[in-house]
Amino acid sequence: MEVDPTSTVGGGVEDVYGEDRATEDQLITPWTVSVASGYTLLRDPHHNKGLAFTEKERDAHYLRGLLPPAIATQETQEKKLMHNLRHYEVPLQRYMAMMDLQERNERLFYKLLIDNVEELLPVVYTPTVGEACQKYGSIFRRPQGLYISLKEKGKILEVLKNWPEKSIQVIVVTDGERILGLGDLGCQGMGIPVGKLALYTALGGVRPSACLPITIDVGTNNEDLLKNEFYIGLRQRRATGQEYSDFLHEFMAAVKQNYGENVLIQFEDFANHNAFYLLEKYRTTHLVFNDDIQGTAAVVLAGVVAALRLVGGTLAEHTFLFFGAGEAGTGIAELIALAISKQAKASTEESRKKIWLVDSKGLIVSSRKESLPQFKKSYAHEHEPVKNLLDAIEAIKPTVLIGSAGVGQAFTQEVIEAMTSFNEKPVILALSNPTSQSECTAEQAYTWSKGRALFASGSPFDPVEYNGKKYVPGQANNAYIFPGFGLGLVISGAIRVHDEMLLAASEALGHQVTKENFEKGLIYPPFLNIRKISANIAANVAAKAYELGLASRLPRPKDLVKYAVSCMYTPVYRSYR
Ligand SMILES: NC(=O)C1=CN([C@@H]2O[C@H](COP(=O)(O)OP(=O)(O)OC[C@H]3O[C@@H](n4cnc5c(N)ncnc54)[C@H](OP(=O)(O)O)[C@@H]3O)[C@@H](O)[C@H]2O)C=CC1
Ligand SMILES: CC(=O)C(=O)O
Ligand SMILES: [Mg+2]
Repeated sequence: MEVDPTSTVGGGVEDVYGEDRATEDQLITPWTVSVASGYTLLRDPHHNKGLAFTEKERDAHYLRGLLPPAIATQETQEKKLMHNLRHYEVPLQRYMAMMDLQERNERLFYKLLIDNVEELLPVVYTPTVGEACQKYGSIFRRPQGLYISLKEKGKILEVLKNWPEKSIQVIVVTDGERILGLGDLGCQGMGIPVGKLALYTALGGVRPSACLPITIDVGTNNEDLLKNEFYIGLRQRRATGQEYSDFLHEFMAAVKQNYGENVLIQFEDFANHNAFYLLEKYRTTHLVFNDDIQGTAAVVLAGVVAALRLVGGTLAEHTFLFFGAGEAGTGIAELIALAISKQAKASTEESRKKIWLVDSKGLIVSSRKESLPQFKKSYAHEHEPVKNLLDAIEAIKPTVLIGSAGVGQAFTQEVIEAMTSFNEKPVILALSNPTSQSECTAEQAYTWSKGRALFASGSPFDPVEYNGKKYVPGQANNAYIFPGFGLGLVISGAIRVHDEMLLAASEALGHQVTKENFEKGLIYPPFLNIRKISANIAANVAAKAYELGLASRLPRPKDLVKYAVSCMYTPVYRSYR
């Protein structure tokens, strides 16, 4: 099989296989670069088409006899696989079937995911990916990303060179210490970078060969895993302090040396004691993005702004209370404060006064300031101590309540009723993942608020019928943002992430909520249109990168939405000569 190395998108994402071309008339694979044929071709997930190889291709590529005689189109294959998937009753079986498919036939995997996004997102992503990580040791078959453990100290650059793809554009990396709301899963956190990058491709159109999932293994403090005979990671407690930070520094330097200035490093599911300082330390030297802090902030700001179109009032006229003051909570708080300060032409300090946070010790107030970590300090407002969420609600009287503590069922009936007692339309977001950690279910939110809550959650819930009316909950998940955000950085060749780009992404998402969505109670557009949404986010982010002088891909394309679309990977099979 031969591939034309010149088949790249003009000025766009470099790609020797021409995979990022969106137009289907370019789907003939041309000459020059030889890749596998015969038996090896069938076992190469990037090029395998299974029964879709034509008679001519079977002759030309030594496939005769290696396949049964029938020829099936990609559509027929998709139909069969969806039929099979729907027969599995256990979500983890669906997850495993999807992972098997990804390793067998990549294009078919992405075609399924793109065409059936609302049905399959909960399979490859939250909530099922959470269970998969918990059981990763038992279900592990083949590595899907790079494992960089303390054993590789001093050799990280060599390890990166072992990865078969050289032209990497996006890395998602975790150290497994805060996997969703499930805690420290050590090396088994690998399911998260793998899942996030599958969404980069399916939702954001970044070609699969440009995506690299990485797990940094510095040990785990999860006693159950340390004792588990099937655990796949280092059997030691977590390295901390200087040892941890030196190891991470070696990693960051090696990535830049190997892939250059433009590779995006997305930090995912690090514990907050590392996440904030890593972002701060590397944001001026690398293209880094923390999805939990920054991506979540952009998605929640978009949802809140959309909700206010129904509730009324400006951001500055509302009062926000967070249950959970970690990465997600303070990340969102900071972006909301930035948005208020821009809208109301106020200082960020002044804007923060509209925002209150509750952590495991109660309301964050000034008397606690000394003992607070840096990321909470600016929210230690003057107030007497308050111990629990319900009392904080009574004291602060928020109009918007946001759950990000990873504590399932924390929004009790009393909590929702309290919010409803002084708000005509309380905005309630239960962000924690997976479903088991959600602060409340959609049904509870609508029932306890008597249908008045504007509700969205981190993991999906089915529509709810209450008093004869159907309510459709939105999914407030950073999956709306990071794929398009990353695409925007890639297509503009951005060299740094700036907070203004987060606002640009958030605004683009907010603009995609339609009147029809609002009528159903939705404050987010459905995932059905996610590729269009991602293209718009990418265009807005890229535009901001050009405006700020942070884009390196010149000249700037005139129509950035069109350009973003033209760069997006499509999973249609190509014809082999
Ligand atoms: N929907 C989405 O897109 C996203 C959802 N999330 C979800 O949000 C959750 C939190 O993530 P993240 O912010 O990164 O985690 P962190 O560990 O950074 O923060 C958790 C926060 O919750 C607080 N907390 C824990 N237990 C309690 C309790 N019993 N009562 C009150 N507060 C408590 C902690 O308090 P203390 O500081 O005192 O320890 C901390 O402030 C996870 O479930 C995650 O899945 C995260 C990112 C995106
Ligand atoms: C969605 C996500 O990033 C999280 O729950 O951590
Ligand atoms: Mg995360």
